[in-house]
Parts: sequence; structure tokens; C-alpha cells
Amino acid sequence: MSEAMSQAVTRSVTTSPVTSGSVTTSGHGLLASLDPLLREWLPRQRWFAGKGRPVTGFSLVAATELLPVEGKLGLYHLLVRAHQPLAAVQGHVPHPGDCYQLLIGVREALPPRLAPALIGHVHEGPFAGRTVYEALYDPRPAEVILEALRSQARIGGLRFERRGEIRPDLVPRMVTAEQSNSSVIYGDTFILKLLRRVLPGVNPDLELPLALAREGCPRVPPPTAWMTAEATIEAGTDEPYVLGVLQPFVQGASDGWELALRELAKGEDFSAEARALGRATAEVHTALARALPTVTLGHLQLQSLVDGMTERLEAAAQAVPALQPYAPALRSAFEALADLAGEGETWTAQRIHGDLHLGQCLRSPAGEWSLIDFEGEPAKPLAERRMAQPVERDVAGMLRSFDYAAHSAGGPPAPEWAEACRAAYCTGYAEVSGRDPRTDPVLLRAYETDKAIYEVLYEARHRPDWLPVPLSAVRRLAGSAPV
Ligand SMILES: Nc1ncnc2c1ncn2[C@@H]1O[C@H](COP(=O)(O)OP(=O)(O)O)[C@@H](O)[C@H]1O
Ligand SMILES: O=P(O)(O)O[C@H]1O[C@H](CO)[C@@H](O[C@H]2O[C@H](CO)[C@@H](O)[C@H](O)[C@H]2O)[C@H](O)[C@H]1O
Repeated sequence: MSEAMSQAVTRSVTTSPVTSGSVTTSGHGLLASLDPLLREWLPRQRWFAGKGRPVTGFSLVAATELLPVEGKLGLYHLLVRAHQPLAAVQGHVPHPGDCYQLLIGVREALPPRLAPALIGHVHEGPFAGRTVYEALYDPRPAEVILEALRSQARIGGLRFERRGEIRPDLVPRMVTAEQSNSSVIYGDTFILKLLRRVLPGVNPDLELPLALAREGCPRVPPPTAWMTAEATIEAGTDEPYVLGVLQPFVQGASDGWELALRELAKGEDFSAEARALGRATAEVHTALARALPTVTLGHLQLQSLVDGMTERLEAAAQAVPALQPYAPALRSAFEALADLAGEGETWTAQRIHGDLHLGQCLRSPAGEWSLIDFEGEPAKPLAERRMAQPVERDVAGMLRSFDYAAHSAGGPPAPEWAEACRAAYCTGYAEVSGRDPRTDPVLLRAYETDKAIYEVLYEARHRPDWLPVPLSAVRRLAGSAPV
């Protein structure tokens, strides 16, 4: 085991008030064995945020034994930092490495049904001959987590809190769809999202649904229980880490993305649903504005917003050369916003969703829309994600999403379909909020441009085949021809 790992284990043992479960000597062995396996396995996970930079090692933030490793099935909760040489765009600022949450199962042999969960076979040390795997695929470990939430357990530095009732006999199944985090559904009653890249501090994925629940907003499933790591789990940290949130599962729901593609494939109009989505978004925004402070953005704040957009454009153009010919024209969308701010225009800002798109909207069989996933853009620091922002940012995210759908349905692009949805969405939004987002075209265009640039980078990193979709929006927003 590396020195960093061994220090971390000791720290976790000595500082955590252990009620049951702890880091044992066998835990030391497991961690040493995992290092080479994780280097190989972690970068291949969809939720691994450091793609494109090799992992050179790990340091352990905390290890908590949830099921004794000496038994037939051992279970460890780990928080590990992945060390990665910094990319030039990050400016060589020293960085301790992203912290990931892992749930590791240990068995003598993996049953065939768990083959996709394999992390690797241990060859040396006290775990030689054992197999380690991603334990969320396995019902028993998923039950252990639910039981901890149900009983409001404290295990090592882990805290499990609950607000609502949880039945003990719910059967778990892991969500296998592509995700930024990992989710488990329990008996079609609850869904638990385990955050993967975790950070100390208030996480909007818990903060905002709790605030909306307090306001009685029915558009967002209210958190039933959650899981945190206490601040003392890591030296130098003074805030807990939010690790997971359990919320009611919307049974039989379809997400807005699936529905939109289905309607497109049939050549059907989607504007009635788009309008309902506009209404739902405005309901959530109105409730958030009641629940949490709003601010007025003056010249200085607007200028820093524009600076942020411009910096993101420069960074994205460095990383994705296809963006470069359009950069001057895209920059002009941001400059137009700076000009308005210079003329003394102000905007109201409030807490918003922060990463709104069709995939974050669920429609129940009764036709009711819910919004989910208030984590914001996962790559951004928590403080930035929690800043008050103009609602147009969320609106622009949805407008981009209709455009995405119109370019992704398999057939030729359907710009008229997207245009009808975009207009209907703004109409629905105005019906509830009293303000049509289209009355602020400069702000909306700046946000749409910022989002399209984010998407270019996102697709280049995660789904290169999709890159043409945001690039076509970039061409449109830049006025079609490269300059
Ligand atoms: N309350 C819910 N009811 C039903 N399905 C949900 C619920 N919350 C999330 N899901 C499903 O789980 C998926 C992932 O959830 P999400 O919060 O978006 O996670 P991530 O941050 O990993 O993308 C969603 O796309 C949706 O299909
Ligand atoms: O849902 P996440 O929080 O993981 O969001 C990330 O992944 C999304 C894709 O899964 C990505 O969304 C982009 O693709 C969608 C279609 O798959 C489209 O509806 C969105 O408009 C588009 O932005 C999102 O940007 C990213 O943060």
C-alpha cells in the first residue's frame, strides 16, 4: 500500500466515531490489492469525470466496512482520490485529484449474473484468490444501503438520514442506463442516486429538492432519505460530503427525451408536451424564487458572467479544434450581452436547475411532468453551481434539447419540429411565470450559445459520435458560415 493510502486508513479509523463497521486490517489488504485494478477499471466507467488523462494512482479518503470481508460476501464503502496529471487547460494549479465514491463487493467467485460488475481478480496479499466487483449490481449490498437509510444508521464516518417511511422489503435493481452517477430502484417505490464524483459542501441535488418540498412544489420528487460522509472523514475538510439521495420513484414514467424521439419518429408534433414542460419549468422556478434568495445582477456581475462564457469558449475551442472557425462569431453573442449591461440593463437571478434538458423531465402515465437531477453541471465547483442565475439559463438548456432531438431521431434533421417546440415551451413558461423568455433575446442567445459550447466539449469527451449535433447548433448560432 502506498504511504498516502496507509495514512488515510489510519486517519479514518482514528477520527470516525465508529458505531458498527470500520476499517479493519483486512481493509488495508483490500485497498492495496485494489490499486492496480482500479487504475484499469475506473477510467472506463461512464461516470468517471477525468477522461482523457491517465490515472497514476490513488489516495484513500475513507474506507468503511459494511459487511465483513471474512464472510461469503464482503462489502466496502470507499472514498478515493484519483491522481491524474493536470491537463494544460487547467493551468497547472495543484489539485488533490477528484474524489470518487465506490461500493466494492468481495467474493470468492462471481456468479455469472454479476459478470458485468467485475472489477478484477486479486492475485496478492490477504485477498489473493478473491474477486472484487461493483457491488451496486448485487441485490444484497443494495439492500444493506437501503437498510442503513431506513434505520438512520451511523457507520464509521457515514451518516444515513431519513424524512419519510421506507418499507424494509423492497427489492433492488440497478439502473443500467448511461448516467453521470449510479442509481438503484427499490421495488418501483424509491430510486437511490449514489453520487460518483463527490465534493464537500452543500449539494444542490439534495438542497433544491428539499427546498422545493418545503414549498410544496409537486413538480419535483421530494427526498425521502439521504447519505452523507461527515466532514471529519477527511483532514482539512469542514463540510460533509453528500453521497446519495433516495426519492420516490415515478412509476411507469417516460423521460422527455424518449417521448420526443418517439413522436419525431412518427412525424408527430410535440408542441402540446413542450408547452406543458414550459409550465412545469416555470412552476419550479417560481417555487425556487420563493424558497431561496434572489438577487439583481448589475454591470459587474453581468460582466463576470460574460467573462465566464468567453473563457469557456476559449477553453472549448482549444480542446475541440472544429469549434475554432466559429469562435469570433460566437464571442459576439457574449459581447452583445456585455453591451446591454454597459448600457445599465439589469437582470434578476435566482436558484435554477442548472442542467435542464429533456432527459431531466419525467412524464407520469397520468401525463404529469416532474423535473429531476438538480446536481447542475457536474464538472463545475459546487459554489458555482449554487449561484443565483437568470432563469433564461434553464430555458436555453431546454431550447437546445428540442434542437438536439430534431437532429438525433435518425431521419433528416427536423428544424420546423424543433422551432414549434421551442415556441410552445416559451408560451407555456409565460403562462405560469407571467414572463415570456423570448422578450430577452440577447440573454437567451448568449445562454444558448454557452450551452452549445458546453455540449461540444461534453460530446467530444463522452460521446464523440454525437459531436455533429451541437456543432450544427454552433453553425446556426454563429450565423452559419465559418468566419
Ligand atoms: N424519481 C424518479 N422516478 C423515476 N425515474 C427516475 C427518478 N429519478 C431518476 N430517474 C431515472 O434515473 C435516471 C438517472 O437519474 P439522474 O438524476 O438524471 O442521474 P444522473 O445525475 O446520474 O444523470 C433518469 O434519467 C431517470 O430515467
Ligand atoms: O443528464 P446528465 O446530468 O448526465 O447531463 C449530461 O449528459 C447529457 C446526455 O446524457 C447531456 O445532454 C445532451 O444530450 C441530451 C440527449 O442525450 C440532450 O437532450 C441535451 O439537450 C444535451 O445537452 C448534458 O448536456 C450533460 O450535462
